[in-house]
Amino acid sequence: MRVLLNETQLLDGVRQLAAKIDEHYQGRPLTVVAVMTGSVVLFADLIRMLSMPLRVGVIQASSYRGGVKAGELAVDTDMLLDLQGRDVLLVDDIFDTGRTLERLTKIVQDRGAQSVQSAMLLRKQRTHDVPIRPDFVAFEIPDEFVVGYGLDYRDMYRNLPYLAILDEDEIARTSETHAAAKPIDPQAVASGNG
Ligand SMILES: O=P(O)(O)OC[C@H]1O[C@H](OP(=O)(O)OP(=O)(O)O)[C@H](O)[C@@H]1O
Ligand code: HPA
Repeated sequence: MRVLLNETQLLDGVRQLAAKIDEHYQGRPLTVVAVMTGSVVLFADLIRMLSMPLRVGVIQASSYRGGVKAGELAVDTDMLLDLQGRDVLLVDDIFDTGRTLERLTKIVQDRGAQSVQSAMLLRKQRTHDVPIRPDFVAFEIPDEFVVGYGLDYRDMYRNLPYLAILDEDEIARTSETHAAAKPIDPQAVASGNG
């Protein structure tokens, strides 16, 4: 694992992101929507640095289940708050293919938001699959799989306070561990044979 951005660099980046957002909205009330789960750490830091009156909501989007490549995108809007006539800012950890942001922007527009913008901690330097781009970005990063500060590989590493590149051999090793792990049989555990 190679550290790409340490704790201090991340917080400086988030501070600058907040300043750009503050400057854009000029104190107008804002509804910020966290794209779960990856944005959880960024979101907690960012909203405490913003100065305008805030409403806070969440939406869940998931397409990297168990791997480093995007699969089918599943979106859960059950916990999304009312967006009718609101200025909405989607907050996510990374813009990679761009498909998550494209889909969520459409959902927010369909809910009657007055405006939709997006803030990302990271944008990968790669060809994106969609025409849409994030409005506020803290860091441009190389096209490598990264973990930490909310970002995961197979639901691990989100709690790292820094951002790191996960090397190919570490990805392969973790994949093998998962393939070898047997699901627990609750009956065997109950009978003492588990
Ligand atoms: O630009 P894209 O290629 O669409 O990738 C970006 C999305 O991928 C990650 O979510 P993931 O699907 O891994 O779910 P998670 O937030 O639960 O980790 C990340 O948090 C973004 O939401
Ligand atoms: O590089 C990444 N790391 C973790 N999650 C991701 N989701 C999209 N790209 C990435």
